[in-house]
Amino acid sequence: MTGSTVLRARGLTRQYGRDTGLVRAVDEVDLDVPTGQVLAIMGPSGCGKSTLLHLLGGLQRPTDGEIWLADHRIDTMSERALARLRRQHIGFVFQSFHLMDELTAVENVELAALLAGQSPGRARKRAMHLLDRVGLADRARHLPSALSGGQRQRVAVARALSNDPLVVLADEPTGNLDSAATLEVLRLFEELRTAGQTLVVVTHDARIAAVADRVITMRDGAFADDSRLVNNATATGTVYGGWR
Ligand SMILES: Nc1ncnc2c1ncn2[C@@H]1O[C@H](COP(=O)(O)OP(=O)(O)OP(=O)(O)O)[C@@H](O)[C@H]1O
Repeated sequence: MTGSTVLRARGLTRQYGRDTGLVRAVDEVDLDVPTGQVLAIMGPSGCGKSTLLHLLGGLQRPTDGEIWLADHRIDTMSERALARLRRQHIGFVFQSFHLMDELTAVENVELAALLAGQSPGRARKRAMHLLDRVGLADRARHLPSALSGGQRQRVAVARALSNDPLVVLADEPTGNLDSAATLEVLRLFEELRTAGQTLVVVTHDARIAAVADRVITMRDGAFADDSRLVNNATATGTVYGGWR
């Protein structure tokens, strides 16, 4: 279920440090992510996965290169415009959830919808709808501290969807979860994929990668491998078809 390019990078480069201690965390990367694609980015620790994801989401600035989200060129955008674009068009999921501890599950999702510019009535309705979609309608009024890790991450996914994002960017979303909770998130990602949600996920977990349409393996800041699944994968059930 892929179409036009929603995320595009050209010559994307991010250096850290200066002179002698220079690290090219992302090194002249070109990337096109079509609408509806689920892309997994893998590779050894320190190869540049998180830095790439942060650049794509406008959380960090590149040293060089261009990034486009749909028609928006983000590498040259002002901080203010970039913050608005993130709120309105990108969903983020982080390893450590980043939920607001003092807000209930529904309030966490609702706040993101409000910040994206939705009216209070619509934001509450959408938050409830999304919590239902991630199977947590009955936990809507619980604080994050009263939820399991898997449930917290599902709230975080609901929050990431609150602005009906062009793309969801997930950084090690199962990194803090046990096997059962990982499975909950996997099922959710499979549903997102079926729904045509564009998703870029950095992961060390081969089960997450098996849900993806495409797996890029990075090494030393560059793409060492870029493979697409021929048939649909369902990591929680069906055996998938193979690679091309
Ligand atoms: N703020 C920083 N300052 C200096 N170097 C950094 C900084 N952030 C990352 N790096 C370096 O950039 C390289 C890529 O780091 P990055 O976190 O993107 O890798 P990663 O593949 O996501 O690693 P991991 O799987 O361990 O999270 C590494 O060599 C890292 O040490």
